[in-house]
Amino acid sequence: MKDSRGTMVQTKIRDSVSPTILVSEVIMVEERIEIVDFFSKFHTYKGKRFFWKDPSGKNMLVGIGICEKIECSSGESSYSYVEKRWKRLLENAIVYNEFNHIGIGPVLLGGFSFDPLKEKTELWDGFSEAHFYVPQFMLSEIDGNQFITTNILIQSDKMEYAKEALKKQSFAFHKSIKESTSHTLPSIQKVIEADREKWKVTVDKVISKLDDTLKKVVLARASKVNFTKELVTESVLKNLIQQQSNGYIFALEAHDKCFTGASPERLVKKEGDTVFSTCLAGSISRGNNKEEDNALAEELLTDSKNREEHNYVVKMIKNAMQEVCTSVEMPANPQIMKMRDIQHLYTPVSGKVKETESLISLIRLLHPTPALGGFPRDVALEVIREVEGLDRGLYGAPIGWLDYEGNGEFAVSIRSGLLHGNSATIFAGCGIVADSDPELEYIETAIKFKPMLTALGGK
Ligand SMILES: C=C(O[C@@H]1C=C(C(=O)O)C=C[C@H]1O)C(=O)O
Repeated sequence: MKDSRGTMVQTKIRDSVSPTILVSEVIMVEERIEIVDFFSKFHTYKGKRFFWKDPSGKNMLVGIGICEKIECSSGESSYSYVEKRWKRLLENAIVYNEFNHIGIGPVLLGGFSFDPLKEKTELWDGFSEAHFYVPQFMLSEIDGNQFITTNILIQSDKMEYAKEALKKQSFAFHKSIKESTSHTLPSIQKVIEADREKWKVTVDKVISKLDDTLKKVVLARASKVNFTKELVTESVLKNLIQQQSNGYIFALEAHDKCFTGASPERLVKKEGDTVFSTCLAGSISRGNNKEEDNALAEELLTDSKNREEHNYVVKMIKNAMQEVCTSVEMPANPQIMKMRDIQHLYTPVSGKVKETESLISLIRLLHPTPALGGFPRDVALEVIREVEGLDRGLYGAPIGWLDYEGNGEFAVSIRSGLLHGNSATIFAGCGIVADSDPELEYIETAIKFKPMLTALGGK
């Protein structure tokens, strides 16, 4: 691995452990590439593509093809497994990178499932508990600059051919860039919602379980949207980008499925020793005009039930951050975050993290926050496992990227759906506290379906 930017240092190769070596090369793009177009042009790589855009639009990544998979299906140990495999892969890696930016060179793309202990259904077949890979080819747009990274694995005794192999692969990718055909969304045939009354009974059941210890449980539901023809990832992605411009837009394909969405929620971002997280909980609809919208925001800011839901998240994230940071900053009161279809109570958090912490250790510490699990975490998760009747898979879970220098960002994958053939399964949840009204919670989840439903051509 290189010792500082641009200077190559190859550490001792341990053939017995790792007979292949990751070689990565970064070049700057001179002629600007439209990032979604780039994703679409590689439609022959369907099942092996990844898309990421952060809310600022300053960090965008498109991964194409799979150079090395890091997947784990054994539940609880998946974080340490990914950490170990990633570390081992990087130990001997050779990186040709003369640019001083995050999100270029070898980058791990993917996500973890919501709850490794929840019983699995075939809905998420094809996705692992920890589902990560290093792409063969990646376009990064960072602060307006574009870079292409090419990654290859090469046998340790063939290192003299590394440069040539990189060139070959990069050439092959340039050749396989196809015209991006314009895909239109097929029409929606039917939306199949979970039984309203049955779901409300489950909300009541959760409320009855709340007590002096268990304060909040986040309950989710899914809807199935059937189409007249097969769905194409890029057409949904284009709508999400257009309609949810201030969200995290993500797409993770696996085999013939794609998990995609537009989340307002950051789990954690790490840049050097600076870390950021977000407390996001408490929701209200958008108004029909500015006045109504602001009145609703004011109502949300002063509503005790929503403030309570929000405070559990603040409490947990604050404690977790204080554990691993030398300093933590967060405002004393929540602000309003306005998304296209909904507004939320929002408290940003930042801190200086201790050297011993990695992005993966921070994910492990924070996920799931009480915004998606409940408070306290373990008891809430047990209740979700028992009553929810839904395989969340990667919904509500960490999704994002991690570069070879430890920088990266993970969002909480809400406002999302799983595309498969002619149908999409979309997910939405809400925090249940003692004061919750099942009918209002149902309506809240219906609003939270909107970003995906609209991107799918529905209402
Ligand atoms: C669970 C979801 O959203 C979460 C729950 C919220 C709430 O209960 O008010 C608000 C934002 C998210 O943290 C979802 O959108 O599916």
